[in-house]
Amino acid sequence: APPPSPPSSPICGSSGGPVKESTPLIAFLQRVQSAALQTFGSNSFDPKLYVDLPLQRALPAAQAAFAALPRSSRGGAVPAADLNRFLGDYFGAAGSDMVYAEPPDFVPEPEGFLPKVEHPEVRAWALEVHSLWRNLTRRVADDVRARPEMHTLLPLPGPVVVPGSRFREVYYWDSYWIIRGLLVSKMYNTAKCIVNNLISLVDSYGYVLNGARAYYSNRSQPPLLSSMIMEIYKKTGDLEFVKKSLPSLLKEHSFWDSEIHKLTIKDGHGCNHTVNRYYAMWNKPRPESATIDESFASALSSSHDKEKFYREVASTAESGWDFSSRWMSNSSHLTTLATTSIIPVDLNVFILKMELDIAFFAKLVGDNSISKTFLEASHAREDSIRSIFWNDEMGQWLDYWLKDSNNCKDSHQLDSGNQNQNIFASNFIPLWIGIHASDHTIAQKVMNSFKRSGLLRAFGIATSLSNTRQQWDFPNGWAPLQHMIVEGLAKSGLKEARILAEDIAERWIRTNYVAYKQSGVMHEKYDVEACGEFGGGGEYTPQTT
Ligand SMILES: OC[C@H]1O[C@H](O[C@H]2O[C@H](CO)[C@@H](O)[C@H](O)[C@H]2O)[C@H](O)[C@@H](O)[C@@H]1O
Repeated sequence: APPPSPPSSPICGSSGGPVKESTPLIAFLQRVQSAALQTFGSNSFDPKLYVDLPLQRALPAAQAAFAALPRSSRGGAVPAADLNRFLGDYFGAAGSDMVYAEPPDFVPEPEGFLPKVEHPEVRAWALEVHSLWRNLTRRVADDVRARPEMHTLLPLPGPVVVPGSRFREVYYWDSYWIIRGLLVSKMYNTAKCIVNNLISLVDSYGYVLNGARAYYSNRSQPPLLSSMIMEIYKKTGDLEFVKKSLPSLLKEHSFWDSEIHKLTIKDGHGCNHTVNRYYAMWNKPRPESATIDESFASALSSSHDKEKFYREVASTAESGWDFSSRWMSNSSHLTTLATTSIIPVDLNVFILKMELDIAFFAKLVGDNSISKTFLEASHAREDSIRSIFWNDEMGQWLDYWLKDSNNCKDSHQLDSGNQNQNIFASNFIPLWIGIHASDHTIAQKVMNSFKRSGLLRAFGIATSLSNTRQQWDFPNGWAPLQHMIVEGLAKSGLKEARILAEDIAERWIRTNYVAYKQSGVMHEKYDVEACGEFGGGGEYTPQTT
């Protein structure tokens, strides 16, 4: 089914809204990026590489040398030898400002590691994967702290774990699953260090950035900080850690619960429901992908339309699902992204989880008043999730599209026709926090709906049913989505759902194992139709660890 149409008239929420200031270094690196594309061509070109380059000489000197480079008469392209010499003279290698750090709590085989995994080959593989922590743990080089203006990398206080390959910095929502893995590896201190780094971002910016780079400061990512702290607390019982983290969680909650991210939908009974959306503070090309964004925007005629498109692109990056037909009114055209007009199921579930976690932590540290406030907020949000997203006929929770002509209005009228009935893995994310668990009829309905949805394939859960060549679409499967649905099914209280959860986990692990045996690496996404095949599509080469 086509998704509901987004508003057709200009919407202030997309063309207007806040825009974060950029830095002179980012602006300059973007010009270098553009020259590099013209010089080296688009084959294997990764625009992110250029905005990750650390300066080695002062910016004015680098700018003067860049301006003096010979250029072709058609402008832009520089002879490759000259550009390479310039890059070598003025910059360090991308990633050289993030240095390897030996995680102090790493041991080759932790005591009590995966006690149920007995098969010798599978166990050997699990230990190899465990040893990847040593390659992925990094800290910022001293120069980043000493001369921050020379780096787009942000000076974090402690060691972090990076996703790997082109992702040379810490990422927000990735860190939740990294921490789940670290806890399995009994690396509790490294897990706490990651949280402390993210908290330092909340202290400086008021929210956790998409990633720890200056060019990611205009947006966040799916808010899972409280979930990280909860998992660490469950394993360590460290109350002091919870106490120190709580003020940052409150600060993060107010970031999501204010202005751009929040709006109200009034239902047929006159009840107001507060819901949240992704909304970046940016209306220009993303620096890490500027050449790509500009090329898409060239199909748009007015500067207003371009700015609107750029805000939609950055807001989609905030969702973590960049990119997917989920956010597009026409799945063949990226320029139809309408993320700021969509109220996403998963974001609202993550914020509900944040509220429940804060209520729990506040009670733990003896602040009953905060606990009560957040418990009440969580009840209201549960009610909103039921009213806005739940579709009883389908047995799924569906994204809600704002169709009014003005998506920055404070209040909108509920219209059930605005639910997007297309099937995405996100329609089942409420399972993860057990929304359904107290009601077996709902649990059964959701499980049946999931089994019929077409998402479950031979080697895992597909992200959607549309093959658009976007990376968050069919046939790609992503580990976070497998994990949340498997964990949700397992705790639904139904025996059949538990068996299904084990079956899905097995399908996923099998393809991960076969791919690892074939390629020697773990992949960020897999093709859920073919055993051992990694995923594709999207704007960058598939990444490995
Ligand atoms: O460089 C393009 C985009 O890359 C990131 O997104 C993808 O990788 C992230 C790190 O693993 C992951 O969190 C995200 O879900 C992926 O889609 C980045 O987060 C984007 O902001 C960036 O524009």
